[in-house]
Amino acid sequence: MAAWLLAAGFLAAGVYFLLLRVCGETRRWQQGEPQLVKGWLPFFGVMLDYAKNPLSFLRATQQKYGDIFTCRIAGKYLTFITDPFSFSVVMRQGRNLDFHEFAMGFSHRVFGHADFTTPVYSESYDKVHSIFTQTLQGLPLEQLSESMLDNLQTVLGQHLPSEKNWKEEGLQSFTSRIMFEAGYLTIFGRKNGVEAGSTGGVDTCMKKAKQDFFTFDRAFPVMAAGMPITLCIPALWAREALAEKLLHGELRQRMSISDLIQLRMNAFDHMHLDEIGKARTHVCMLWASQANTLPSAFWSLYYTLRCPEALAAARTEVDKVLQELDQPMNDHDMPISLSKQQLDSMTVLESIIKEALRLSSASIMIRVANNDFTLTLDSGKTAAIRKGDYIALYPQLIHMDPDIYPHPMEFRYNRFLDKSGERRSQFFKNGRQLKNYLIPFGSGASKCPGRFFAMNEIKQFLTVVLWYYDLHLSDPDSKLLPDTTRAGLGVLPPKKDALVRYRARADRYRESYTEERAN
Ligand code: HEM
Repeated sequence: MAAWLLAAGFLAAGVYFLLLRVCGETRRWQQGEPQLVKGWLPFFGVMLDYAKNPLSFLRATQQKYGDIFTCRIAGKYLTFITDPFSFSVVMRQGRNLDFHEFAMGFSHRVFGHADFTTPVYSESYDKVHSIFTQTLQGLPLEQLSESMLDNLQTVLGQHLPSEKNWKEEGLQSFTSRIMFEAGYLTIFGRKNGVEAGSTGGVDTCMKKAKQDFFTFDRAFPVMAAGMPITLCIPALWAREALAEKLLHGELRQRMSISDLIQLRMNAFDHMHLDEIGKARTHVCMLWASQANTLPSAFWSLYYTLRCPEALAAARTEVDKVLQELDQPMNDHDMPISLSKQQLDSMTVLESIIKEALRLSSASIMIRVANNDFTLTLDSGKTAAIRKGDYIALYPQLIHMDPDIYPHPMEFRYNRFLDKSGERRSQFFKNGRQLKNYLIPFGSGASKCPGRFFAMNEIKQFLTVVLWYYDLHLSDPDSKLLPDTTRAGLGVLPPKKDALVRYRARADRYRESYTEERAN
């Protein structure tokens, strides 16, 4: 035993000193470069301080060194730009700063599909990329959203409780159950000849897919930190189980597949990838379409339920739009349909979702320098950037800035509405209007192509839930916090779940419900 411990000790010391030698102890600050923040840990640099709380770390470093500084984090050099007016300056640097190679390299490593940056694939992959704009905007977006609303109601219909008995469930589990299944069916269609949720078999398949999705997703922070997926065995198995269900042979047996997936299938069939490689690209699409949407839907509903004014305003808007549709107030059996105009008119729900995204999204936008070049910030200050360095923008610095959003930690459902209830899009810092004031979907070349669909599906989710259910938090005073261990990866999930009580909404119950809540 002692011999083993001694050997392990020597090995650890050996690896550590090797890292010291190999991993860039030699970098020195040069004239014109941003302040270099190396931290005291060789190789890891400021990783621990950064990982503990990226927002506090960046704020403190910004106070010390100003709007641009370079941090050593796990052997990499990240230059953070913290001035919101300089965000668009970075986005305009397409020639010097690359997004694609970095994102694709990460995707290849985590999802195990082909490396689409290699010359064999890169030209055809540009065509695959253009499928996003073809299928997630305009008329195809309307069709996709219609399909989502149908699926939401099908899924809700499977478990609709009675009007008299309250059910209790974790809000996160409630949201994920409904949104995961409806989202999956919308993007990948449903099994031929079988209605969604109509048999136990489909239900079990969906539960398994959801379980696999979460097992895989839970490993994301460590994989993003560089851990190979082969060392995260449960995540690897879960990814492969998801891929098996998304083999082209399986997908061809499904009905109502979205144009997004159908066109991607055709494109990948022409690229001569192996079957499992194609399926893994669909796992990647599944993750992109769900990983941020599920927590966003959760926070939107959670904050609405915690804030009586938000709930009242949201219900009024939902009832008004559905009454305009001649949806009888007492007929909750009749399926709802919402046109693009009606979805666009739901400005209260939109403001709630934006405010929930402002409070919960913690993504990082990274670009890699293709060349040595000089970056000129909005203030006119210049910084010499080295080839291979990472440029990083952290939108939470804007989202939580009290100059832009007074009392930034508070949920204010109407923050994104003006006095007449229209969308508000003017936000200021130091008296200057900001272009980038809310960036949960990224910006520039890498901006999320699914953002319009995401906003629609969360609006639809809130609409159907508020229309079909009476619901309230079991403990309305408990305050949930986001899980910051996922900072940098998008919308943060809650640290723990909150119980919600719900039953079918019937207007004759509404009065007693209001009284009950008032007491
Ligand atoms: C609230 C929900 C969502 C949020 C907050 C979100 C956020 C993001 C962010 C931050 C990025 C990276 C942007 C960057 O690095 O600059 C991204 C990329 C992406 N998102 Fe979303 N997303 C959401 C929903 C969706 C949905 C529903 C879909 C698909 C239907 C989707 C598809 C994608 C794809 C394919 C990319 C990669 C784009 C590329 O490679 O150029 N997202 N998303």
